[in-house]
Amino acid sequence: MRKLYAALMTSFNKDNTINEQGTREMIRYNIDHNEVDGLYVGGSTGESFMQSTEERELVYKIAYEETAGKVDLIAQVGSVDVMEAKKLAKYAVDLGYKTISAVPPFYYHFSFEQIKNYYDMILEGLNTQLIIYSIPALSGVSLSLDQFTKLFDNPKIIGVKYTNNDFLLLQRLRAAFPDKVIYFGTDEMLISALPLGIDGAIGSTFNLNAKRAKAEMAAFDSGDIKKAFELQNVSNDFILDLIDNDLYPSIKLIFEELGVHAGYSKAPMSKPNPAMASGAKKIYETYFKN
Ligand SMILES: CC(=O)N[C@@H]([C@@H](O)[C@H](O)[C@H](O)CO)[C@@H](O)CC(=O)C(=O)O
Repeated sequence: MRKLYAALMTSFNKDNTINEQGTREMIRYNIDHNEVDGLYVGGSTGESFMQSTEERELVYKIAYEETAGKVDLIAQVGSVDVMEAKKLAKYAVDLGYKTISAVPPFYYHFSFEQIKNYYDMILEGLNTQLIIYSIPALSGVSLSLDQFTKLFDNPKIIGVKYTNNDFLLLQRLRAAFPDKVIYFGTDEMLISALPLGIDGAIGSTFNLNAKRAKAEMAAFDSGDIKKAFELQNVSNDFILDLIDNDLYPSIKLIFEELGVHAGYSKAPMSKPNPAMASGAKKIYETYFKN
């Protein structure tokens, strides 16, 4: 069975501090309404690279408490500061997270040996499993098949969250590593990744669109390819509307329409202006209001 994870958002107050209650409400919506298989905590969608170490720890704690074992959890601990990544990894594992994930170190154009050393350092002394977070468009770090092979030599590295539109590399990875976990991360291209044998998907838009994405995976797996394409087509209308309206703040505005107090994004992400608010309301009315 393929799995669907929502990439958890963080709710912020207007003053850019974390809104604990709003974050809890989004977690609850994902469990109770979306019925996701799990949450990816502390990734891009969580606006985590703009948070302090303490804030990132607080979000892991909120997610761990609020889910209370009902869904899988993956804590993204990557940081350009390896000591912060180690601290976050230990914190998450001590809390009870079974799986961590880490974006490669970014900004300085590190060599592959340095990247491998970073993963070894994060995992050193920890009894856990790790999923590489590969998102070259944002991190600037592209890993080749040969480099994935070297990282996967470490049995604690169990797979990759693959937010990359290189489908040849995805196919090569699947063929070479049938036992590693591959979660796909470009929601609008899910349909193209399904035939390549992904184990599931992790994404921002599943915070609102999980049911349609799950139906698409089920249709595809039962051989109803036409239905799967139709569902992806509606999803893509929705996702492209969201992107046009400013992705993360708009997901939060739509959550608000649904009665979930998702709050704001953190500066320098935008706070809603009237045009964005009315755009989000229109998206809500088009895709969610019966
Ligand atoms: C940069 C970004 O937000 N990528 C999303 C996608 O879900 C993306 O938002 C979606 O496909 C719309 O483009 C995920 O791959 C990221 C993600 O899961 C995370 O780390 O939060």
